[in-house]
Amino acid sequence: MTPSRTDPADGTAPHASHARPGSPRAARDWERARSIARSCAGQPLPAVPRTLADALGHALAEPLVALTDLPSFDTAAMDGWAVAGPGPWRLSGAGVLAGEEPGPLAPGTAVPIATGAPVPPGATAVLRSEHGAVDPGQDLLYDRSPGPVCAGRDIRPRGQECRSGEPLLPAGSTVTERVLGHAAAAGYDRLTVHRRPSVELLVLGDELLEHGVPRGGRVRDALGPLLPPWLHGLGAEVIGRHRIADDLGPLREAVRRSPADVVITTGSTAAGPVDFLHDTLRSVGARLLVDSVAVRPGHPMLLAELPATADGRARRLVGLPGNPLAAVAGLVTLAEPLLRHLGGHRDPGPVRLTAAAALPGHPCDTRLLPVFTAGQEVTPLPFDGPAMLRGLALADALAVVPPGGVVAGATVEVLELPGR
Ligand SMILES: Nc1nc2c(c(=O)[nH]1)N[C@H]1C(S)=C(S)[C@@H](COP(=O)(O)OP(=O)(O)OC[C@H]3O[C@@H](n4cnc5c(N)ncnc54)[C@H](O)[C@@H]3O)O[C@H]1N2
Ligand code: MOO
Repeated sequence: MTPSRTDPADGTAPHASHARPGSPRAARDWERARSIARSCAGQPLPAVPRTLADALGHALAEPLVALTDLPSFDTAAMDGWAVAGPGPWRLSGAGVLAGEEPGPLAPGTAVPIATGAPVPPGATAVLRSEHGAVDPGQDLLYDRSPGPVCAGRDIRPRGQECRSGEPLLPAGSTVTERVLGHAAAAGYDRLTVHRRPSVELLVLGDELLEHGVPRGGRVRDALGPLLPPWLHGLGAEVIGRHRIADDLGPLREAVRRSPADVVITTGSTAAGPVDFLHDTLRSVGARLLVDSVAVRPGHPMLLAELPATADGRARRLVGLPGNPLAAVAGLVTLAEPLLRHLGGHRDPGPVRLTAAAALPGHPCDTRLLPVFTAGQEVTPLPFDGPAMLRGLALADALAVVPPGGVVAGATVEVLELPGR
């Protein structure tokens, strides 16, 4: 099959300024391109069991439901004494530590207790160690606290946080470090999560250096180091990263043979003398879903459906432009929605902040502008050219600037960057 030259998804009219040289294709509206990337994922990848340690970064395939009441017993919230009824109290017993199961406490008595220990049956409150005074004979405890020790004071009652069976987190939640802690506290050893989408990264460009200072007309490969950790943070499993020579044969073989759910290429999206991506897609029988997006930088980005694997697994390809900031634009526009949807992650919805200063726009395309945020405000950063990473390295978000720009004080959508 040859890459489609008509618009398979919505029939948007061609727009000459965005078409590749010699191509009648229209650039996609930015929002529409993202929605195609999301919907082309179809169903999220299948659910798999994972130990807690291996579940980090996956999305929950089922709601997280409490396996127990939390806390699962009435718990001392402070070091001191468990007391039964009003004081003074006669001291009884050696004390209760966390992890023990105490016997009952008779009315009018008290027992030393440590934070986290189960409160003895019959205890009505915990008196903090700094609020109690024991008489010199060591058997009567007096209350010296500022107010009366009302029932339940400094006891965390069973089920205060949740009841057994109560839903804690919905399916689609990303398993963060915080979720791992919560799941362990709620009694989980394993979680049912969606499989991570596998990604193979193909870095194109014979001019790229992997070490040292740029020299001899060549540049350092900035995307080889930038993309794998970013993709991992999006929930992908990066199964390979390869440099591919600027030649049709090696690129075609690498794309044809890749077992990854998503192949990501960098460079070669335009129509230069050694830009072989479109020819490659045509020759492997790919179907272009997005071929150019009305966004700056990054407009030559593309998304294609590749022929399935021998065992019938769907494969997609995201072509990121070679200019590094343009590649990041392609990553957040096409790769992120595709990978998040394949991995079963819930869409958190747009974040909107206020422009502290005017955000310059492109006359007719969306612009993705590196910004830094302070409170509810965003400020644009300099060095935002397509070949530059200086502004991005300082940024904590990309502002989605509509055509024509945004005036100071107006709201603007932002895409939060990893590591902010
Ligand atoms: N006649 C036209 N030429 C170009 C157009 C156009 O519409 N008409 N679009 C320009 C835009 S916009 C972009 S973006 C680039 C996209 O080019 P490619 O995706 O084909 O990328 P390359 O040509 O391979 O490289 C472009 C540029 O980026 C540097 N590069 C590539 N890979 C890396 C990397 N991993 N790390 C750092 N830098 C990289 C490469 O050396 C080039 O300087 O096309 C424009 N041309
Ligand atoms: O879209 Mo290109 O990204 O401006 O250099």
